[in-house]
Amino acid sequence: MAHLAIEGVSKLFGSTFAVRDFSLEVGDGELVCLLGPSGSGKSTLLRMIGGFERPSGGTIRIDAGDVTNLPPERRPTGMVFQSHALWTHMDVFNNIAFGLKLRRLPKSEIRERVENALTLVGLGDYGRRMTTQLSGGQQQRVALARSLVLEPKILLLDEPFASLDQHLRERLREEVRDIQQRLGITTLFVTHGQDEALALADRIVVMRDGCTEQIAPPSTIYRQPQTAFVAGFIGSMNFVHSHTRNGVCDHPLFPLAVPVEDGPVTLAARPEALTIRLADRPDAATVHRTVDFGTHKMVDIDLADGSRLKAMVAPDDRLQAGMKVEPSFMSFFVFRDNALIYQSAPAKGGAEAGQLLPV
Ligand SMILES: Nc1ncnc2c1ncn2[C@@H]1O[C@H](COP(=O)(O)OP(=O)(O)OP(=O)(O)O)[C@@H](O)[C@H]1O
Repeated sequence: MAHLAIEGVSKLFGSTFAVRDFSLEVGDGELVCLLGPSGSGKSTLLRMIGGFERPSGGTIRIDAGDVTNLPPERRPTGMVFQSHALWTHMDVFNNIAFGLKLRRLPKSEIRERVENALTLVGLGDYGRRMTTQLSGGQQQRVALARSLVLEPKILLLDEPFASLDQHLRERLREEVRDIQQRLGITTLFVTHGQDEALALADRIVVMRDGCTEQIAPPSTIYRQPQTAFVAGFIGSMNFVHSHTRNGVCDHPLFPLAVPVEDGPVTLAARPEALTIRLADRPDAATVHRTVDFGTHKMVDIDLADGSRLKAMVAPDDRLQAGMKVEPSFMSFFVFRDNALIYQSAPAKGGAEAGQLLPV
């Protein structure tokens, strides 16, 4: 078990910041997901923690020790990459044993630790297989075992399942979560898949352009996004651009009371926070399409101004394409210049109703 502290870490490539003044503390046994679009600096940050990239500034500590300038082999970290880079001329056992042999451990201990690692990743009988005879998922399990066998204090996973199909990815991430919890190993997991982050993480760090947008548990990220970027990046979100005057939105469909200073605002509401009434006004919105997902229906609604909203309704709902409707928001967020400035009653749990947030 270990504690990781990243303090004001930056990485410059030429004159461009890949990571800028980044700080994060990860507690003993915690699993934190780094989530963000391509190029937001997730891999660079992970590589700096693993020692594969040198920070341009800042400090990285593991427990009491400053590891900022240590090479990878002198850090108590284990890294699993997207491309697993297993040795094809060795069987599974020897791939996993390699790092232990470098440490000149006794043969009997190596055997025991490799066998334990194989059992841990569900490959107990695969020791003598060549790695070329394994499926993609099995190869990633071997890569994970190869890291775990060295008993790192911190496990670093860089999109380890990105090349696998959806079904396998879901299964493996559950296995990783189980293993991580069983071992209580402090873990950082890089992904650009929001589902992966929501399913795995104790906390999510949403990154954008090398900076932190928000650090919070998954449910907080979903229910109380602090920026419009986070609101749009995690889950599905409807955005409506408007103005407030005297505490009211001047959008014809959403004349909501919003106690903020006059000015431009972006209203945002989740599909499940929309209610829809049938309307016969010609300037009402129109149902464009409904898609039945079994557990719920998604309804695309075209507004008179050409924008489109998504609403989630019950599977037995009778809405059909072409119907005239009036959508309204049961709960919503208000952003100005990317920052959350007001949140109405939340969809479920979360902040207090009608909470005015500091700008
Ligand atoms: N070795 C390098 N030399 C120059 N620029 C680099 C280097 N590595 C990364 N970058 C740049 O740093 C920025 C962050 O890259 P990084 O790979 O960390 O992002 P990421 O969030 O992991 O993206 P992805 O999800 O696509 O892997 C990008 O603009 C990238 O082009």
